[in-house]
Amino acid sequence: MRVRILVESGQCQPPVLEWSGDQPITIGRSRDNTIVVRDELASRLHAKIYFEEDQWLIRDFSLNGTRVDGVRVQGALRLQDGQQIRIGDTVLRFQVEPKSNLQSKSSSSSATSLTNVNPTASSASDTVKGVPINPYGQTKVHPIPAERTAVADPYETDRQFRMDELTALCKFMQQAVEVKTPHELITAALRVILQQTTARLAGYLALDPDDPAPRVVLPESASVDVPLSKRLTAQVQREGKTVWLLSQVSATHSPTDSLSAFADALCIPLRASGEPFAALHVYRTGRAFTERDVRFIEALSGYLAHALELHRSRRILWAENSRLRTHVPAADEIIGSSNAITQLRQQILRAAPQPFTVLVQGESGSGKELVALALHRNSRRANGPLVVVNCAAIAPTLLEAELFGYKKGAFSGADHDHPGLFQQADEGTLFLDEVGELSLECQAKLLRVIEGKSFRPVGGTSDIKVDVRIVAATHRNLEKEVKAGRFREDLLFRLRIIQIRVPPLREHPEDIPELAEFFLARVSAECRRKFRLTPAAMFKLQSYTWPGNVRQLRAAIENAAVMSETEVIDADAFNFGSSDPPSGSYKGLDLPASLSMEDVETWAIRRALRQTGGNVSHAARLLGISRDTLHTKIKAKGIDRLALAQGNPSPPPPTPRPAVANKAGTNPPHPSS
Ligand SMILES: Nc1ncnc2c1ncn2[C@@H]1O[C@H](COP(=O)(O)OP(=O)(O)OP(=O)(O)O)[C@@H](O)[C@H]1O
Repeated sequence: MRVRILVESGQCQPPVLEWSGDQPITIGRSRDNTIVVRDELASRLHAKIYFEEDQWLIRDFSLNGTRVDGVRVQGALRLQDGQQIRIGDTVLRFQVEPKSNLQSKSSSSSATSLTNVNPTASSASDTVKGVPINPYGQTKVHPIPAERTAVADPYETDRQFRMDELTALCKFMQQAVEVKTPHELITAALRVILQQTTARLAGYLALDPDDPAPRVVLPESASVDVPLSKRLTAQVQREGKTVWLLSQVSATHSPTDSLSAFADALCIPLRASGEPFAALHVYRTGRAFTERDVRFIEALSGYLAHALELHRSRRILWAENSRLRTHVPAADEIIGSSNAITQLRQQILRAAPQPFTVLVQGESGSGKELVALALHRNSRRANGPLVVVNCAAIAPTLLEAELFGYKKGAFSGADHDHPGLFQQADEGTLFLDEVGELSLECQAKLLRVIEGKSFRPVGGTSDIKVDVRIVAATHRNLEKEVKAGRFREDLLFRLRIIQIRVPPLREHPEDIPELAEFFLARVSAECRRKFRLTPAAMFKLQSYTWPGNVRQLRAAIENAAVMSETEVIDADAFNFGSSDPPSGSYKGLDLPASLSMEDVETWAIRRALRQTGGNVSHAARLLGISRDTLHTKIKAKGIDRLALAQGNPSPPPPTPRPAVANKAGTNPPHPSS
């Protein structure tokens, strides 16, 4: 069937093209095209018009799009007689020759189908363009019996999949529901593509920059020998849509090009929403892909992308659910404005985007899990699962099975396959709290996984490889554990590529008011009451050393609020055991010698210095005065800061006359005020 394309507006060469269906018509800015469009909005290869299965189709390859009668072309669209094609400001008219001419024209076209004949070569000035260079020199030809052309309904065949294609798609959808892992899902999809399109190779490539290796390639025998084309992957990433090699007018292979062994190649982006997360490569030998092949692979890819996304969200929800079930949820936010906490936040932001393992060290209750959460949320894995495991809370005999999974029948009670925590955390973060409690056997397995090697579930026969970032935490000194032979040195080196130390609360007491208000607001919301602390209560909280750190502070506030009859919480609501003197008992306790402002001030300064280990900056913040003022007062009062820091306080000297007069508001409130 012959067609004519007329340029109605814009600059094109040639202005009129007459064509038979044996070669595609390419349109674009490149001089290699059948119709060369001089339009700034046109791409080098903008669109292709071709004849396939009894109909003329147009496919868009451009960035700015092609419109047919005002409708943007998505994938392939059937062209009908008289339709208008718009590319930027250029308008073309598509005309099919009358049926009366079909018999004679189609026979002449089949006679010349494999040669690049310009049907209107005689009028060279009008229709001078030849046929584009096909990189393989073997365009598929569709000889069209005249009688079939006349009666077939091409619109129907374009829109509908064939029965065998539908069956293959349905079979894949069924498998997608049944398979357990993304790897199985991808393998099933690639297998269907190979079977249905008789392609030579199909591969799935994750676009995660941390993981540039092909994840799955079928047939497996090719996975080592055939690299997936970096050029096609880059183009798919850039353009975000299917790249079909044969359709690219200027596609030529360099001698080293990984595609040189293939006749045609397709690369399809996989996206569920937003940016593509993977690319599907399908290569074939012998002949080029047909439009139908491309449509089929695109349909299957769309389903695969959504099924993978579902797998991923299910895993994240599962991990989140089990974390919430086994843990008192940590507050999401790291509260505090002290230098210590500001530095901690900066360290987290620097470490989070990196792919390395992080070792978080700090006392119990200081916020290590909160740090792990922040690392995960600020990393590229934020959309993946965060799986939390407290190694100290699981019996050592069960820990290996919990971490690495087990197969049905591996031990008594194993009545089903159980994916381990590593598998659950695939593409996410695994937070190993109390990593110092791992047995030496588990440490060896953990080391292998960190080194990117595979592991074998308990009772399993094959190995599993996962993509997990480890964040480990411990309150132990792991160097000492290494010396004692309880912790592997090589594992320690691997774990502490990035180290983060979480300061105990006594090192940032200036955050106590902010933390206290934060926890009070939370408990108020939960109890639907509006609790507040008296100044004395706040002072008591600030004066305590909090061996259990922020966790203890939170528990103390929650406990005081819940037990309080009124909304006002006073100092006596807090009972800190032996270090908290019962009110009224002063004998032998660290209290001011008298209630004179002078004695209270000396007492407060000594106490602040003792609490902060002699750190003048911290103590000044605690007291609410400047560092210089504190220095002056220490000197004037003859306080031995170093002795206080070492826990050997010299007795308070007799009160000297203050060298500097107290400024209003610089004294701490009296505990009993
Ligand atoms: N800076 C902080 N801001 C807000 N909440 C905090 C902060 N630090 C700790 N917390 C809270 O204290 C509690 C204990 O924190 P977390 O579980 O992170 O400590 P941890 O160091 O992991 O303790 P453990 O070693 O016992 O597991 C949590 O409720 C957490 O929300």
